[in-house]
Amino acid sequence: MFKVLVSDPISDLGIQQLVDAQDIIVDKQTGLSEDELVGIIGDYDALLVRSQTTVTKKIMEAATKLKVVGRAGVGVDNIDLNAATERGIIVINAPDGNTITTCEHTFAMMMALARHIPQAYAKTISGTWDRKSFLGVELRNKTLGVLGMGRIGSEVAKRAKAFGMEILGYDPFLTQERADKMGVTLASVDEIIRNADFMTVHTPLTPETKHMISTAQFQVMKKGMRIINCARGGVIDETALITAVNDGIVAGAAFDVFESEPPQADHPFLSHPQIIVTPHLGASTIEAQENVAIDVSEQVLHILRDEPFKNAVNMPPVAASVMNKLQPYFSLGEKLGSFAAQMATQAIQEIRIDYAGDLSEVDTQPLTRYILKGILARHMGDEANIVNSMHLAKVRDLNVIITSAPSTKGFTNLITVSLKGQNGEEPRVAGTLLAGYGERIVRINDYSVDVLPSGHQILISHTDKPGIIGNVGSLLGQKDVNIASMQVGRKQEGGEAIMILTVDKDVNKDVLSALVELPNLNKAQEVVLV
Ligand SMILES: NC(=O)C1=CN([C@@H]2O[C@H](COP(=O)(O)OP(=O)(O)OC[C@H]3O[C@@H](n4cnc5c(N)ncnc54)[C@H](O)[C@@H]3O)[C@@H](O)[C@H]2O)C=CC1
Ligand SMILES: O=C(O)CCC(=O)C(=O)O
Repeated sequence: MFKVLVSDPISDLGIQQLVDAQDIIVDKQTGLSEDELVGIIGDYDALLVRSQTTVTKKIMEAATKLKVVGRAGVGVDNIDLNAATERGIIVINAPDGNTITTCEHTFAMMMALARHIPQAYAKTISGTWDRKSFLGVELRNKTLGVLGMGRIGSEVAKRAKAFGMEILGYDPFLTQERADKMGVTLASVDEIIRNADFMTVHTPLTPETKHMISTAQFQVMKKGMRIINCARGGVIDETALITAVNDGIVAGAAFDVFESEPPQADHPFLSHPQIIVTPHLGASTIEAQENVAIDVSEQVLHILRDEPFKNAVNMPPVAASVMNKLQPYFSLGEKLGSFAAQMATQAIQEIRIDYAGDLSEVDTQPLTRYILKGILARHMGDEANIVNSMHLAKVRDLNVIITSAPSTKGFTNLITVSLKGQNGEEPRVAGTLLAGYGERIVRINDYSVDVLPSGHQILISHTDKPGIIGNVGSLLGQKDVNIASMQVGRKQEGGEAIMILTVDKDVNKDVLSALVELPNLNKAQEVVLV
């Protein structure tokens, strides 16, 4: 049974699939302090948040069972991603569900700004019929600058076209082709700042975007421009903005987000007649809240059930086409990593993974994560997983070498995992996915084999002499160890050889010690693959 904690108000309809799942218990506890969360998080396998809960390192450290933090929304600036990655906790978000809603809020803000709607409303309901103070401007024929042309910025641009606006867009990943398709003129930040009548930001808050609009930018802006922030507080410098409004550069500003939320009661935005504000309502519609909760719940279920999932923000994104191709190899890759690590008797210094055949045509990074997990889990257990395996290898200064080659010596695909031990030991294992037969180990060190990578195996190094197979069989029989299958590999008659036996149960140390007492038997190791 998995336990899921919902610590922010999240749509009931959206999380219904979690509530209905037979293997999930959902607890809703909102408004918890950091210490309260630290006190209970150890019981939970998943945590679902919106933007109110700040998921700190301290919380992650207490989260001994936590596999996933699900953010019902886009921005993950309330989650310590580094701490999550270090602990192997997957962080997922719901990037698509609130795009339209936030875009529409941006438009609502732009129109409210152009026509002074909040100010006029307040005055009218206070009993003053004032038509002179609220002369507005049209959007038609105005230039709209959009900084950040991702999901929301692009939707804003689309709607602005319908209002007859000219659009200047900047985004480090905006191509000429996409800009042309949207009818947006590609521009630099400087060109946008100098020419926009209205400007809206739709970037995440990063070290690069923090205060990207500040005093220097306000000083060269068109006098009387209007500016909107429905992205993240801090992209526009709040102090510099107040000065720009007071200096007559900015005619009006509309902010849904603040550098610190909620803002202090004496925050200058809250009393400025030319600044309108909303309390981070960008994503607050019934539709968006259902969408993001459904999306995030679906992925949390997949993660808890060890099924393929998407929208992880602390792992690089993988194209669906690449994922489809790699997914069948994940289990084989992890087993090869685990097999090689169990063969190693010395501290590992270097890991080498050679991809060949079909696998040389795709970005194998996600598969590498599984192989590294298989290797590291040998000593680190559940602490190593596909989120942190690369990070763990890096912080341990393990040299990871990845190669890729089209030829496979007869297989359509081949993965070879080689480890370099401290004193020169080099265990090596190779596997393939055979059409119609599934996973196979086809090479152990220099020996060709054909072994199903599953269950309990005994790996024996011996000298190829008559009687050895019989001796091993008799000894295992005496010790009540049933042999399911056996493979022998040798390079030449009478030389060094290996034997790999699949047995029906755990083999204890006594059995392994007895095996190495047999004549011509050099080494016996147990390898367990689950
Ligand atoms: N007010 C609210 O309630 C909501 C706010 N948001 C916020 O809106 C922002 C945008 O969301 P989406 O469009 O869904 O994200 P997105 O990831 O689709 O788009 C963000 C874009 O910003 C661009 N970008 C990054 N650095 C930049 C820079 N220095 N200059 C120009 N562009 C840059 C990226 O290339 C990307 O295309 C996020 O910060 C998100 O958290 C999202 C939903 C609701
Ligand atoms: O949960 C919310 O309402 C905040 C939405 C938001 O800011 C986001 O999705 O980035």
